[in-house]
Amino acid sequence: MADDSSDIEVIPSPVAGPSKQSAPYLHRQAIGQELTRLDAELEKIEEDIGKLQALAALRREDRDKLLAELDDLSAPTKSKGKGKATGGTDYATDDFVWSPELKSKLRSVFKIQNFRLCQEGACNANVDGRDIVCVMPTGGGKSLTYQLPALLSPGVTLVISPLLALITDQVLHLAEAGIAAVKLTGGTSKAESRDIHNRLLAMATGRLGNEKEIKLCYVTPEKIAKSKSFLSMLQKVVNGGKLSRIVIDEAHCVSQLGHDFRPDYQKLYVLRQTFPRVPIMALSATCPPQVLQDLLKTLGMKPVSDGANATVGSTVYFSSPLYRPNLHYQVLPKPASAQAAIVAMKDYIMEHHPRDGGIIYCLTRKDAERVAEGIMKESGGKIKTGVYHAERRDEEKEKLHLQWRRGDVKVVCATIAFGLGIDKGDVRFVLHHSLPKSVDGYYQESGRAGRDGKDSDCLLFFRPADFSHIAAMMASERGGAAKLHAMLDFAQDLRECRKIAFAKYFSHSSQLSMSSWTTAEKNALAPCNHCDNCTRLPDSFTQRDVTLEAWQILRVVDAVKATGGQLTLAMLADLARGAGGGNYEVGGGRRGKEKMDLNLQAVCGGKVALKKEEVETLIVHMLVQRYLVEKYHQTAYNTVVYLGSGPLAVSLTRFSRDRLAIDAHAPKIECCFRAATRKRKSRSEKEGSKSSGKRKRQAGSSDEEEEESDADILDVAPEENQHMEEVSSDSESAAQVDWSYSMRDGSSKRRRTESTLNGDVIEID
Ligand SMILES: Nc1ncnc2c1ncn2[C@@H]1O[C@H](COP(=O)(O)OP(=O)(O)OP(=O)(O)O)[C@@H](O)[C@H]1O
Repeated sequence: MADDSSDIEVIPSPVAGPSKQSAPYLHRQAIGQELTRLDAELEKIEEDIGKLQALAALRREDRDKLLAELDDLSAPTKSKGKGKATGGTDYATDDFVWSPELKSKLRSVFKIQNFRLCQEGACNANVDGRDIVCVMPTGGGKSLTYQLPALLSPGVTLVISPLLALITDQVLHLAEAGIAAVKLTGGTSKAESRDIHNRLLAMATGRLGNEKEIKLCYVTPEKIAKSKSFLSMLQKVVNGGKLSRIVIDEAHCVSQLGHDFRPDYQKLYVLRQTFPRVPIMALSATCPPQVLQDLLKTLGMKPVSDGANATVGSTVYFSSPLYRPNLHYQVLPKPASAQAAIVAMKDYIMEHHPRDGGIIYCLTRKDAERVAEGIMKESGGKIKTGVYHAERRDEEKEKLHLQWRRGDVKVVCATIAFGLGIDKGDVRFVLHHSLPKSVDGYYQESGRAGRDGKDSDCLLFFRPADFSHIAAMMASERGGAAKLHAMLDFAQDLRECRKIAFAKYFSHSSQLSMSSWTTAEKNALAPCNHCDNCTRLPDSFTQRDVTLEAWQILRVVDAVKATGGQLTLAMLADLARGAGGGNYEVGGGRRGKEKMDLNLQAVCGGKVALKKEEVETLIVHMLVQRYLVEKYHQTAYNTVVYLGSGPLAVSLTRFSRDRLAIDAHAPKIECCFRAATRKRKSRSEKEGSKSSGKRKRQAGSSDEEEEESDADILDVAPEENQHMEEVSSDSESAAQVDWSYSMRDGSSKRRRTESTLNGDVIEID
């Protein structure tokens, strides 16, 4: 084009027109000459345009031929691996011409013997230059699907990844394997950044030998969205034919319909627009159908076809099962006092994972700090802990990350800011100190355990009373209550296999196909046989008809509302059980608060005959079932979550107490409660077996072993509960006395604690 245009002869315009002072006939002559010149010039330009148009048509033909050739190449680059019925390409084979090299680099560079499901197919499609969407669970091994092909392709693979920690981790990991990987993030120094730019430009102009090429360049999405100079440098790399592919990690962040939308991700549409011929690979752990469609549209990718039968011109789609059989899920009752909860976690780690690395997820930064300090102290410094949350400085985060990878720090106590894509394969346990805000979050966070495929434990410490705190934190989140209810339902469920619970949740909430949970060995609805619920002994819990108790609770809620009072979960549980003498507070504001007496006998025929934990469990169950609802109240300092009658309440309260049991139209409410037992083994008895709790309780384990079920962790004897009830009932103040208990601790130290109505726990012993 440039050459052709240089033929164009541009006739200079006359510098000055004829003088107006000249005789008119001279002036007319001059104009005539000028017109002749312009006519000649226009004729020449038109001739040139014609030539250029002919040239453009020729170039278009060349381009179309090359495109057709490229499409043809997609299929026959392999020696076998013929497509299935429709003649598409089956990428899930090892019959491609590059397959031997792929396998050899897998072993020599990554020290991995065999591909996991989907990995080989995704690698093949990558080497073949296809657009790809790859959905694999957390820890499924997504990174390999672009890192390995990067070594087989000339040029650099650009990786867009959301988190600094993730990028640092990946670059570190690749450097250890001897792969030239760099990062360009906000934290990269100017000198380093200049050096990387220079190296990339040298690659673009062919001044850098192949062996010195940067193979992977990691950037954050902000770099693409905000740095024009980076895009212009990238254009040069593309023009030099040295950008082999663009990888977008956590690609679901592109879509507003997903759970983790990030505005900078949406600006990634610019990549396809600017570099239309560079293949794009989108990676994600969860990508429901509508998010997938949104993602394809935003990133300018074509509709998908299956990786085992990929049609020409489509985006090749891979997904592997979301079920990870090496993760063993358990929900454990969380002791009431903050200190006892820490001791329970410390005991668990010391007993089951004394030398392993793990994560403890906490709800708040303060919790993470407190838990880390407590675990260090309680273990006498044996469990080295670190703290990670959003407010820690970047250097501190990076340092902790390194220490954790090396094993100098064993346990990271963290908020959810920690973990997205963290590449530490041998995380043997993930404990949740508090209930996660959603099942999606729980799946992701717990999924950071056992990424190397080995057995690992996912323990959730749960007590219904934690609800108020978490609900208050989620008050402003759209759809937050529904997400929390699903999580509460999961945590309180003592019967359904955890794998099935996940499968049902995701198929319902994200329309993810049930088949996402099917593996070669098990179909989606087959129980895992190793989670707490699959291995739970029948007598470790009871399922009871609690219709009357639910009715009483709703009557209490209505009675308190009628006097202008409001109740939190803890207050409602106490009041319904007659604790604190049936007192509750009403009013507020200028009038100040005053105490009211609730005559339980008159309101609902007496006290609710359940233990404290049971009433709390039932209240949560009623929330999930919509007999109760949250009422958020914003004070100057915080959000308080009160409970009110839910939409289903009237279906129960319209009956009198007497008619409840006999009227066929009255709903029946059932609830599962953990059975309390005093039976526990001494520490020395337990030392014999170091395997984790869930494996002890697998079908076929001995009776004696099976006695060590969740129930014994509760370890509150009925007499003690009785005592507890008496103490709390006798209490004069609004505060109530509670007993906390430690888990799996032979000495079974009990502490007397006072827990105030707002849920704060004060040690008084
Ligand atoms: N084929 C394999 N065989 C054994 N280990 C593997 C294999 N592929 C990957 N791994 C290991 O599995 C772990 C998880 O891999 P990777 O970080 O790629 O997971 P991921 O899918 O990106 O997870 P996340 O979504 O959390 O980022 C890593 O330690 C990796 O080395």
